[in-house]
Amino acid sequence: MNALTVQQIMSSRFRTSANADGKTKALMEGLGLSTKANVARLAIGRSLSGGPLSEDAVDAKGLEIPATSLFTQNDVATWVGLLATHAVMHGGTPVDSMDSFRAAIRGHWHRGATLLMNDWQDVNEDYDAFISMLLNRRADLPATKSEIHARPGADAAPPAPSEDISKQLVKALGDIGVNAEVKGVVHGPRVSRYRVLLRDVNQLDRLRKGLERLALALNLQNMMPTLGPSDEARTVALDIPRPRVSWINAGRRELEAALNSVPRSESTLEVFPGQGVTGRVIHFDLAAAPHLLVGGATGQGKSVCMHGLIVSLISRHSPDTLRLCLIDPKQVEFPVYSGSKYLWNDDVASGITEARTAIDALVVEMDNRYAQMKAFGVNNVLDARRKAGGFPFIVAFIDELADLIIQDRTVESKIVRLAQAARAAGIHLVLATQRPDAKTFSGLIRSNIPSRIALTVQKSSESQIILDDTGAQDLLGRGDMLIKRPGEELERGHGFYLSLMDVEAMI
Ligand SMILES: Nc1ncnc2c1ncn2[C@@H]1O[C@H](COP(=O)(O)OP(=O)(O)OP(=O)(O)O)[C@@H](O)[C@H]1O
Repeated sequence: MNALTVQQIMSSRFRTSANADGKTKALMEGLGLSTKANVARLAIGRSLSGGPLSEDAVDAKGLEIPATSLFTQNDVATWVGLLATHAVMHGGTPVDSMDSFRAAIRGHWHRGATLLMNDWQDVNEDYDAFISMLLNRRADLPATKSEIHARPGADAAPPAPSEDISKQLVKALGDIGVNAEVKGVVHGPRVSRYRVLLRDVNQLDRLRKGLERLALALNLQNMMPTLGPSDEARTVALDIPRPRVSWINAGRRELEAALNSVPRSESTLEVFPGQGVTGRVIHFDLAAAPHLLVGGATGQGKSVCMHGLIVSLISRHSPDTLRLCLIDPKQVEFPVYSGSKYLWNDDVASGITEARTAIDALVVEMDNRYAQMKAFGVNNVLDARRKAGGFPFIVAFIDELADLIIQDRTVESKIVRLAQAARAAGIHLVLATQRPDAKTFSGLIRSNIPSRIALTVQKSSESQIILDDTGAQDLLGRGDMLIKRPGEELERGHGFYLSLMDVEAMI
């Protein structure tokens, strides 16, 4: 090992960043492990399965631990080999000296602790599910994750044979009286899509009515298969949810790749809510939407979804072309953006009174813009921007609109006015609610907000309010969503998962 000897390593001490040190301690306690070194080893291993380390400096402010608790005489050479190989494969700093070895440990431990913490939270801090997830991820890595995410625009990821249940499916279909053949399968992030050839078209009705019994026959627990069209005769696409341990959640890295895969434009408001069933990136222009309603029961991923939309917008615009009007009646959703230079009127509108004032200000801004546009002889914001400069898009994210409307019914008519007329003035609305009901989301609001994202809801009637269709009651939670856009088929997606730390880093 030339400058790096086993003896030198084993007599040293190692540390990571203060942030990763905190997470290591929290994981140690959560997992019931006896030392931080146990978590550090897991974290380094977890990070080694990823791509290049970020070039951002990692502070060395965590508490030191001795090498003898991190490595043994027998395995230290393996660790050096793994770190050195990772550096070579991903163009990192060569691991050939004590300093570079220390830096590699620090960096991988730092990144791995965040990844492990996300995994831990993703399984709701359930020990068994966490362990299965780690094992499963190891088994799946080469076959699925890299394939799906390396090609975010790809239509399909290659099948992972271990997850193929074609044979059980044919049998279960037989059990419900449907005679069919499986012609192919695509394993997406959470759901596997089977192409099923029906013996004759009359089987379709039987299959549609038998989905609940099919779920039972396949032991899908409380998850529901869904049926969609396919482009071949007599063939349907049957989406079968997989157990949570084999989900491949897409996070910041995948969102960044998605953002980079679509050319930047300051005349659109491209948003990237997630990946489709087969792993394809879903994105659309919010300016054309032109307003969006995001609804779902509490804890199903609404906040994460909103952050994903905001980050998508910020990453593709400067404050000259985009301002955010963040309205946060409950004062919990948007503090992370306070101080951002993208804020319209320089602040998050927190609390009910400020929320009302902000909505009034949006109406005034819309009217002013119309007057100015008339004076310039233009009828849309992009022409006004070209002619006179200024006129950034304003995207208003209004959290818990239902609470606002209940407290003040006049809010409803202002929202309807904005929804009807604000688009040409470059003002777009994203309304969020965890209580979709007909009283607060009247037909008038809904008919003026044609685009919708439904996260999991409890009842089909709530799905009906958000989407004008059922289906969201059968979603899988954790950012699973149905997306409805004017003139498009309802599309299922799985949201990008961003922690608040990711959001902070990205903005
Ligand atoms: N896209 C996602 N992928 C994986 N897990 C997710 C995703 N979105 C959310 N989750 C998980 O669900 C949890 C709850 O998400 P979130 O805070 O967004 O819910 P919410 O609907 O906003 O809840 P509330 O209404 O109570 O604020 C997250 O902490 C995370 O563990």
